[in-house]
Amino acid sequence: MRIEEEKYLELVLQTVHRKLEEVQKKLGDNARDMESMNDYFWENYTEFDEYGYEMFDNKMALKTRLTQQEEYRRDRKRYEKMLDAPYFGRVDFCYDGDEEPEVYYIGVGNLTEDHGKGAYVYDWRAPVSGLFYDYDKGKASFQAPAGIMEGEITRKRQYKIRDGRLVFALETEMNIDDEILQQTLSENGDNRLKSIVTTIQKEQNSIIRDTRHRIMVVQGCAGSGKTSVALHRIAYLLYHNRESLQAAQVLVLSPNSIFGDYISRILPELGEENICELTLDDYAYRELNCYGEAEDKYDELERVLHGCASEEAEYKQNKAYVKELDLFLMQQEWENVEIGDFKYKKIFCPEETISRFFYEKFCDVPMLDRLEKIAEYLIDEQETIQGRDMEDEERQKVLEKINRMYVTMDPLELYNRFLAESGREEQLLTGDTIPYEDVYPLLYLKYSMKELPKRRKVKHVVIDEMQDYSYLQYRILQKLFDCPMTILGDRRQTMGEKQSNVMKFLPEIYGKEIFYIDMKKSYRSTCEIMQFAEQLIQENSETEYVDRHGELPHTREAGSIEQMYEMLAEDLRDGSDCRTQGVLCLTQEEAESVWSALKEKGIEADLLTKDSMKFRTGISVMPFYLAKGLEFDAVYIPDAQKYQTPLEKQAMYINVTRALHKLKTYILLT
Ligand SMILES: Nc1ncnc2c1ncn2[C@@H]1O[C@H](COP(=O)(O)OP(=O)(O)OP(=O)(O)O)[C@@H](O)[C@H]1O
Repeated sequence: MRIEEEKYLELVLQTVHRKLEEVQKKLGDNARDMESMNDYFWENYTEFDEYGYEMFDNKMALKTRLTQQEEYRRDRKRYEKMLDAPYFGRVDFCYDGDEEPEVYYIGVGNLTEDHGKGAYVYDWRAPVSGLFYDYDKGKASFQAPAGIMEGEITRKRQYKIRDGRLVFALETEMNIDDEILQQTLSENGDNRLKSIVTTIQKEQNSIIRDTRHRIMVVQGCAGSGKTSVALHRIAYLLYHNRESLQAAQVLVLSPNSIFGDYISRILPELGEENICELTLDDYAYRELNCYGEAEDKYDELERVLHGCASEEAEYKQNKAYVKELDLFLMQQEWENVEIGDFKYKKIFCPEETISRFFYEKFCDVPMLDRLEKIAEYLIDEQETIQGRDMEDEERQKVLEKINRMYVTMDPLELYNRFLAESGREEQLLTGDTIPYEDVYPLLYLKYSMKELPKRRKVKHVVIDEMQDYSYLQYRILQKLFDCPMTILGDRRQTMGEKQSNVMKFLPEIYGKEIFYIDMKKSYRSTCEIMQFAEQLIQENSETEYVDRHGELPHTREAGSIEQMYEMLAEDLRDGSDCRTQGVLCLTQEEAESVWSALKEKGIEADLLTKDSMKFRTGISVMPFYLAKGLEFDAVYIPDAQKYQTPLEKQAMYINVTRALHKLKTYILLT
């Protein structure tokens, strides 16, 4: 088998080399053509036809060349990657009615002969590649463009190829051999999340390849591959919808910028461009900065951790508060307008007609856009009578005049009115800082009163850490995006006093379009670490883990804080063979103290704060909430005795489940 496989690898690599040369030549030729087109333009543009046809043709031709150049570059990147490892799997599939099986090699990209029939290598996202992930040997089928193809898998192989050399070829019965998975998982981690194409599991594959459901909600235990799956799903969707979906049209709502940096490698590794990544708090900050400086969720969380959160803060994110706001908004339809006769030069409209327009004809238009709509109607009428268009300046004056019928058009003033009328006078916003508890209510009010520009550019939204978004935030997201969504998270990792189960309210917001999946298998940590994590949560767990073993988690007891830091420094020095080591604390203040103490002991570490943008290899010190979504070869948790309240216990669970191979906790005995 080895000789046969080595021969095939050689053939494939030769083809890749040839393709690389070809594409290199095409890139050069195309660049030269573009240069001459450019020269031609500058030499002749003064003589182009007066209607601009030649100019237009020239521009279009140049644009086509540029797109082509982009495609060639992408191909070059793909071939270069293929020189290292052109494929990782093979399935031999005998179609029903055929005598001989077809052989399919699966890799990170397609490799075809230009006019040949089959391909040397099929992209992992191609329809036929589903066979590799979904089936063991035996009866199987896949969805091809021409319909469902039935048959039998007669052989499956997995390969490890490095630097163009075959390390091993493994005949396997099962869908993905467990040994290869275990070997992949036992490697050291990195400061960037990696692609998992070679070992995608069946349940993960069903999420990646799902195109039927508009709103996909994935609840998955820690380390179940939610983030990986979401990003592979995007790569899959980009591959199959090249014409209608571009990377720039996909938005990931991530918990913080560090996480954004952490996930930035996968898509380029899969041959796709990176997607837009944003935190909802950043978005809210930008939308509200004309009213004051909006706090973010970490400001609120630190208050909770220091025991000084207001009781109302949580209530203000819930359905009951949204109902209060909705009621207030309904009242404002009457209280925020003073309708009278409208007169501007020759335009006249009596009060009763404006009232009728406002409360009947245009009642579906958001309240603060409605008078403008009426003005446009009146302007249209006037233009028809006069038989000419109204000047822009005049038009503006009509709009300004009619808008004076509103008592106020300022959302902040309206929100303050709401606070005052609902008996919350002491919570009025002054315009300096907007407390976190009021950020989203204010945004909700703003978006309920004015038509918001639909983010038409965004065609798919991924929401990671779904449990950390409130009912109110989902209502706002629903107003902002009406595109398909992939929403994922883990209720056990909620950053709140109670676990949040978004499925309690998402069906009410998104209706029947939701498809819910529960992922129960965890891949990140060793069994020993996962068992330790499970003990922290008092509920019956159905979590399964990959059978991978390592050091038992170790709890060390210190008599003084100095001794605890000494132990920590000692363990960090011992762990210097790890690529990433995380010292995870409860609060930012504690992270700063630990970091300073380590610095004094000569340990170089990165201190991460909520404003950090990068996650590097080496030692990182941070509060638990910034470690969400990340992972480290080794995790160290100082002051473990402090994690007592339900929120703190969830924080401990988050910290513990960040560890891939090694976990140490430190208890300070008082
Ligand atoms: N099929 C797989 N093959 C190899 N590695 C995998 C697979 N699935 C997940 N992993 C690995 O498991 C780890 C956890 O994955 P990921 O971060 O996507 O999980 P998660 O569910 O988002 O985790 P959490 O909620 O705890 O942040 C990563 O190192 C990822 O590469």
